[in-house]
Amino acid sequence: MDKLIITGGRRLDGEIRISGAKNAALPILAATLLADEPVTVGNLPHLQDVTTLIELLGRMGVRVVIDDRLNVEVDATTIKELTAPYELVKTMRASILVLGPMVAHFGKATVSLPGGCAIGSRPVDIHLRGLEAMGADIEVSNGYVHASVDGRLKGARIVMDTVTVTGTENLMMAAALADGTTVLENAAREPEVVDLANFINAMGGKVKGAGTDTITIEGVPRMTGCHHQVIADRIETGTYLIAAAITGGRIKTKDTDPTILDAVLQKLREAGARIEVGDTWIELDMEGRRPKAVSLRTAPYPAMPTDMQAQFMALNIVAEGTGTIVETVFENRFMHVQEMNRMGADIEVQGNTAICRGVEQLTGAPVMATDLRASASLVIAALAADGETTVDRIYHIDRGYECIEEKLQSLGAVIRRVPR
Ligand SMILES: CC(=O)N[C@H]1[C@@H](OP(=O)(O)OP(=O)(O)OC[C@H]2O[C@@H](n3ccc(=O)[nH]c3=O)[C@H](O)[C@@H]2O)O[C@H](CO)[C@@H](O)[C@@H]1O
Ligand SMILES: C=C(OP(=O)(O)O)C(=O)O
Repeated sequence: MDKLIITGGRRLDGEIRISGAKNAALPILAATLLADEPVTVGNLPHLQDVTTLIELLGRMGVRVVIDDRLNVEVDATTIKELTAPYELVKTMRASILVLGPMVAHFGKATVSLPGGCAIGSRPVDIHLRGLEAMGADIEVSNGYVHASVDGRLKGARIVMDTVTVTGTENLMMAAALADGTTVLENAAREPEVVDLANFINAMGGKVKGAGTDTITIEGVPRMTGCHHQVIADRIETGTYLIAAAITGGRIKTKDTDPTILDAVLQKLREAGARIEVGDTWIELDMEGRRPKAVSLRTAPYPAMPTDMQAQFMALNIVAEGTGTIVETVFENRFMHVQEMNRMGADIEVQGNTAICRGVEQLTGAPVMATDLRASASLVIAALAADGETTVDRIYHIDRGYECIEEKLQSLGAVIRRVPR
């Protein structure tokens, strides 16, 4: 497995381009299965998860053509195999997103259950109950979900128990080709849900209310070709802003969208950063100062994203003062704590709360990446540590960060990848 070796102590300074959002690209690629004509998707990030989803579509017989600018053309009409096998689903939980569109368009789908993962149990019961409410027969056996419907799915009113991002997305895609109108109550409001709705509408779908907690989907008989550009990755943006803040540095993130980062920018201002925004850029300047610790609580959008929790912890451990972080979305998303403490951090965990007392200086150490955002948090903590940090198992990072070492190097960080 590749490793990243980081020598801390450099103040970041410079500009980077933000990539397309992983968590928008994956549902949009799954939604290409709804169309009766080829569709093209642009601004896809060059990430392992995107490659895995394209591989999954390819395995199912879907024709996928990628051009040299990473625009992907997908033609779902060539599909032969209505199965998403375990060996692909296990490396990427978003594979469950092919379930809704496949059963809606082709009347049948067999998709491996994703199972648990490092950050928590990640159930899909809400996805399955919603599909049943739309008339699908669901059977779970031997680790697979077998879904089928006679004729078409039927519109339904579905109240989701918990706010779930992929659950909302799966049901929105299924409803797009159903007979009649579906109302999703307690829907996720994430910008990636809105981007998916815009894509469905560009294919001729009729989705209203995405971005609010009630989404209404009027089913249409068929979907047509279109071109869609994926939105910017707000989590990648937030990660680089914190990386610069941790080092007392300055950064301009370009091709991003400040309007979907309110909770993150507010906390960074509280941490003492000077932040300016334009239509498509965010500039952060710490002017050489040490950040102040911040307290936060993760929750569904528009509150603080759980996907930014580990990176804010990296900020708190080098900050002035004590910050308390409460994780309310996933039950086991503190695995970076032990690794950070090995770098000299002072973090105490009590249930779903981490009390972070900032220290003057972290020290480099060999650490292990356990999940995607935990890996990113260790890399950015290492930028502020004295000496060398080796982050092992960085395949997690390659699932979600395009060219992380090149982007950090361009900002002045000393970081290199050591291949296996
Ligand atoms: C591909 C993608 O976009 N992944 C994102 C998505 O994951 P994902 O969609 O897996 O996360 P959910 O939003 O579904 O999970 C939210 C909560 O709902 C619970 N739950 C979910 C579904 C279900 O059927 N039953 C149930 O109980 C989960 O255990 C969790 O506690 O949103 C998460 C929260 O923003 C992000 O960390 C992930 O990056
Ligand atoms: C947890 C994440 O991804 P996934 O849902 O693909 O595991 C993430 O993007 O932080």
